[in-house]
Amino acid sequence: MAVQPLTDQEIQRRLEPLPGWSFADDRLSRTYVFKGHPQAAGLVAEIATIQEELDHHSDLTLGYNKVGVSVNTHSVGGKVTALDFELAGRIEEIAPQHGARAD
Ligand SMILES: C[C@H](O)[C@H](O)[C@H]1CNC2=NC(N)=NC(=O)C2=N1
Repeated sequence: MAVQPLTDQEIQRRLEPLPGWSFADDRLSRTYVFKGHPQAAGLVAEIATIQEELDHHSDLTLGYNKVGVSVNTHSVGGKVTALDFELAGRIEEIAPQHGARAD
């Protein structure tokens, strides 16, 4: 079955194991903070690799020591789907290896 927008209730349920992630304006978002720029840029590069593997891409913001991730699913008109949660989960797995901490 094609990917479907999740209900608000389902989104809240799926957010529970993802502390730091939030849902607003039909997007899942999170900010990570790092010791410095190379660490932040390293996470962005690894996220890009994962996004190509999943064929699902977030909007990434790279600052001096911060990375912002914001994602929804374009193919359903910009709503949050299971694909967005899959990407968020994959990012959570690798972020600690780059020294990421909560904003
Ligand atoms: C052709 C390609 O598979 C699609 O455009 C993919 C690429 N990455 C994507 N990323 C996101 N966030 N939503 C999509 O619907 C999407 N679609």
